[in-house]
Amino acid sequence: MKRIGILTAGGDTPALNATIAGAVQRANQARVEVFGIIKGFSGLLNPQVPHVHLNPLFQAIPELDPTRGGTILGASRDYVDSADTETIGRVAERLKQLKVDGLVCVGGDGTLNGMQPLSNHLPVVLAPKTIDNDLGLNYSNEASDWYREPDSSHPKGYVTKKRPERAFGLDDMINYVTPGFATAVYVSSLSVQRIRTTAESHRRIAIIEVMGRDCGMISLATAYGQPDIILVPESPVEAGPLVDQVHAVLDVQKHAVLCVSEGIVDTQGQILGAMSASQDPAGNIQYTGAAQAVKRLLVDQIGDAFFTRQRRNESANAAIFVRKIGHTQRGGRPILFDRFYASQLGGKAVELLLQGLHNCVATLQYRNGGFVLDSIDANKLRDHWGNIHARPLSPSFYDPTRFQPSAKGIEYLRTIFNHALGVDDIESMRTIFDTGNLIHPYDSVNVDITKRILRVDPS
Ligand SMILES: Nc1ncnc2c1ncn2[C@@H]1O[C@H](COP(=O)(O)OP(=O)(O)OP(=O)(O)O)[C@@H](O)[C@H]1O
Ligand SMILES: O=P(O)(O)OC[C@H]1O[C@](O)(CO)[C@@H](O)[C@@H]1O
Repeated sequence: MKRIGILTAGGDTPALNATIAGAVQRANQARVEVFGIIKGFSGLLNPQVPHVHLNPLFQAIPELDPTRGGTILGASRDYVDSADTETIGRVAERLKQLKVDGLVCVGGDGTLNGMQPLSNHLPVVLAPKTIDNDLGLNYSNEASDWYREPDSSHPKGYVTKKRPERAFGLDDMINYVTPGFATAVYVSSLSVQRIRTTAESHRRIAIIEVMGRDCGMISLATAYGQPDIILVPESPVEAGPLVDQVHAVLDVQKHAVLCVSEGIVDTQGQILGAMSASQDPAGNIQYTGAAQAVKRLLVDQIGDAFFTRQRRNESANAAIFVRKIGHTQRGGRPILFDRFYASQLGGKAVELLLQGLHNCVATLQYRNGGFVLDSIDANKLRDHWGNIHARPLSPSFYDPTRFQPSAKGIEYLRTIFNHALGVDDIESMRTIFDTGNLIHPYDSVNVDITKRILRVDPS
């Protein structure tokens, strides 16, 4: 293998540059050139295939800094339809023109689906990423636990469901944790701590919404910020027990902090947050109002009188506020755990290509109390119909009666977060009050990368 391509697809994470840097470092050792494709699959759909030579003379370009969040290659959610064989053929032709012998896609479950049709044309591997921590399996045969149930009211004529999960140990998890997750949790936990004191001072109820689509991993792990109540999509919201728990917390501490996943559902399985059914190009529903929906529920059920009687606030509406952490949790400097394992997985992905492996995923496994790199055939992640599902938060990680991580959930989180922060993560905070920040505008890496972008002649 003389030259490989690499692209970053789906939502960005703080650890993408670390993954690219790890891939480039391994490629340098093997004297393999690395071409970075601009903006994920979108770059391949562009006849000029904008790309950057990431390791001229087998040295990483200086813009490739593993401590910088985001991706110097850019990312997108542009869709490559596997049924559109003509477009796929054109993409394959372009990759041939680039003289690329293999492709590393850095992404999540969606990217793995997008990568599949390309696998008929060249060797492809996936280096995992996603803040959602939903790429992988809780146990090895989990993918085959998805089944289709006939449903004439559904346009497809069926609904996809999953059998109850099987018992598993932490060592059984395939792709234990994805780069990007730890930094997102660091940000969400700090946010909860910060909002806490203002809710406390004003005797209010704060409802904080975190990302994660249909997976409650970020919400669960935000337990590090000590929210009083955690809601996850895998455990439908029941109004009665929730309101009781809020009252119990208010009785003791006069305020409450809730952390809710954007994808939480009601007892009918309806998404609370899908106020608008808008979709991104990848077909993912964009969740917009989970925290708002919980606020409405609490306003209705607790009522104004409770707050006025206690002289805490003039109304339930004023007493309860919502905050969405949003893209803050997806941006900025990655913490040590993400930097290290992202670059290890980037290196592993290149290694897999060099070993002649194809259509597989580099994975991070937890074995004998530590992390090891491994890989899995991408097909092992597919259900009987070839689809890849987001890994759900295991119900065994969450205690719905306490609205907190279960003992097993705590065990899982400790393995990741015990040593997730490095000393230089703390040191980097010192730069925020640099007077230079007041004088100089932000120096975007895109300016320098644009000067390096190469294009092929489509004619
Ligand atoms: N079934 C599919 N077929 C072809 N392409 C797909 C498919 N699903 C997703 N893709 C493409 O893969 C890319 C990434 O998908 P998506 O936006 O779902 O992110 P992801 O890889 O799951 O990561 P994250 O969840 O962190 O954003 C997008 O460009 C999307 O269009
Ligand atoms: O950046 P966008 O397109 O709004 O996507 C947000 C989504 O992407 C993710 O950050 C990663 O999948 C989700 O947690 C979130 O729902």
